[in-house]
Amino acid sequence: MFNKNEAAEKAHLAFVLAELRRAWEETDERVKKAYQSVMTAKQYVVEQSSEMDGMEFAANQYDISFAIDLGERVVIKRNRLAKMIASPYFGRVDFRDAGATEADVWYIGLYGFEGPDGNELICDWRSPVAGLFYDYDIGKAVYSAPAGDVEGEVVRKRQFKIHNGAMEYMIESGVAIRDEVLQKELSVKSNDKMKSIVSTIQKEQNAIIRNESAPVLIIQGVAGSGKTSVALHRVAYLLYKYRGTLESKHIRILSPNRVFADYIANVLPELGEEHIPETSMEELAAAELGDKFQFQTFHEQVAELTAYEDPSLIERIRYKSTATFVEELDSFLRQGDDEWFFPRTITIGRDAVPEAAVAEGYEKVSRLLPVKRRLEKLASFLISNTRDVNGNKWNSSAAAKIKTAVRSMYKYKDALSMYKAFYQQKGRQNLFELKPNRTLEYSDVFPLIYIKMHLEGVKTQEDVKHVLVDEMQDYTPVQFAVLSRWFPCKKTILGDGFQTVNPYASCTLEDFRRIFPKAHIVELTKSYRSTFEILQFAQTIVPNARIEPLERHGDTPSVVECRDERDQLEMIRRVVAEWLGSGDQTLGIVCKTADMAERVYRNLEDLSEHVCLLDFQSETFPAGIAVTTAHLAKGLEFDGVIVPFANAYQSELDRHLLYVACTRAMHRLVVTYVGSPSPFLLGSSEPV
Ligand SMILES: Nc1ncnc2c1ncn2[C@@H]1O[C@H](COP(=O)(O)OP(=O)(O)OP(=O)(O)O)[C@@H](O)[C@H]1O
Repeated sequence: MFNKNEAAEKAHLAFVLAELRRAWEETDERVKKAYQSVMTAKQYVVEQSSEMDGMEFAANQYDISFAIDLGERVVIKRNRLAKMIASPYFGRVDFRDAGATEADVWYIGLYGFEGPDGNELICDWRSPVAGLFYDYDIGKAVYSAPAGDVEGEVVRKRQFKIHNGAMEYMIESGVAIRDEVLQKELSVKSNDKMKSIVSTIQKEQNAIIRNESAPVLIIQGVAGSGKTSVALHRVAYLLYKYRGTLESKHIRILSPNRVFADYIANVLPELGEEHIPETSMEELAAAELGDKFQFQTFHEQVAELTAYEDPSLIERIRYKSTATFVEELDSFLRQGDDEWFFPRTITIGRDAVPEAAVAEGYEKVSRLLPVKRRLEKLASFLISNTRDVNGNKWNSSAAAKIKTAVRSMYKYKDALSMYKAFYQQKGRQNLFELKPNRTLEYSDVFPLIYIKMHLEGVKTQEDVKHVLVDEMQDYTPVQFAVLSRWFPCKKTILGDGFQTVNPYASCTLEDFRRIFPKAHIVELTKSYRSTFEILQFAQTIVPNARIEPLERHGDTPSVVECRDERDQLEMIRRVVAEWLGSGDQTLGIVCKTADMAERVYRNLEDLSEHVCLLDFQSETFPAGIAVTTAHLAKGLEFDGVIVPFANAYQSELDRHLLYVACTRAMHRLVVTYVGSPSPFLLGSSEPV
């Protein structure tokens, strides 16, 4: 079918919709039948259960759950068809194979759909041919099909906005995903959750989504460049491409906190995929350390620094935040392999295992094994290869004594004493401090786990085949080293060095190159979230010459001086009251500290039921007005943002927090302060 104009496209849309409705009706019938068969089977069990033996009962239960599974799948299909009836496709690309006279026409949508004759009426956005839509303008093009590369020419591209089954607009497009459509999408008010971007994925984003070769893909992208969106679309793409071997349960998302996890939770279901299990570094660390240790969380560390930038705390954090630190740990552990095992003769009554046999056995055991496993192997080796004075094999009590003796020959019994020894050896005991109640500082949690892995081995998560790590700038090299051992699978790691909430503990690109020498590193420099004016304002706080703002204009951010705190809180109330009538969905009031957020919240809570305080105990990202901290707001976005107490941002750490706060705004930004504003708002590059 070859449509030349809007009328023809409308006719084509009517045809596709009729096919979709027919498919929906068929599927609806199947849902009804599936429901009926489950009910009949259940009724049969209820009525006949007294007559059934155990086997028969179990067989019937199995049949019921099988019928339910089947029914659920048909319901999913019906829901998908309903979505397609509302918006079946968003793009069209006409591609003429090299040597062919006529072009094939492909319509691209969220899901694929075949007509009754097996014709592909809509292609899934992840299909090979759909790549043409994102990657090429009119002219020569190539796409990778399962049978190999297909060369040819894109002869036409169109973009559509179809809403509730009606075509809102159609754009004849020569340029890959025209700015016009993108602008329309970006100027839409946010809702409370992140949404999919399938219809306007940009070429450089598509390359990341479809990258299948990178064992580790590192995405360094400026604020609002779509890193999180792209990474989630990449997951959906991989699930599509490797269907049958890769399922959502094989993927893990490492989220910085629960609110963020909730914020992104809708994207994959919207793309037709199941929810992906999420976890966090703290959750993984707690599972590894069990109840032996308490530890400070990342947000507690940042809160501690935000309250007072203790130079000795900063020194401790900084020291443990480089790739060199991991290398030093490695060489300490390697050195220990030679120096911490003290062989001696094992005496068992009149019998003995000579020191030389113990030393020889230790040399034979592989150094690649964790220490505890090595000692077990050594003990087994000695038990099998040595004899008592009569030449007899060791009995079980002697064997147990050999095991205990071998264990006692190793200098360190636990990871903590080994870790402390690391600092002693360097003469830098000041770099390790336990908090009250034997609580570890956050910067010690992962070095300690790294050493524990050397001592006890790694609990590898073999079932996980791909890990997605967001906000990479907040992880240190030793965290990545630990993460790679837990998850020795492919990884997508994304973040922005400019948005670190703890500049003393983050990873540089150079660190990444050292930790993941085979990683592909890609950069996203176009920023989509904020208006040109907001981005320009944020650039005075943390200048980044690589940011390319989009030409989407809005109000200039306002910086409002207030007489005192009372005046400032009143000012915020006025802005919020005005916002309540604006039709915007989300407003973020992003403060430097939790205490400031609490004060603002108390002053607003009577204003509307839609005001809520977001803290590290919060589980969900709400629509309405969220009062929170910059640390927690990381990764989120709001139609409008108010940044109160802008006088409080003074240090280097504060500069990054202020930048994060301001770059959360899509359309509007208001900054308030009392006294003198932060030096960073004046474009000063130096903290005072
Ligand atoms: N190709 C695109 N089409 C439409 N919207 C896009 C596109 N790329 C990004 N966006 C939008 O830009 C905003 C920012 O995206 P996202 O949160 O994924 O960026 P990010 O780089 O992770 O941001 P940050 O690091 O600042 O938290 C979102 O509203 C997203 O929908």
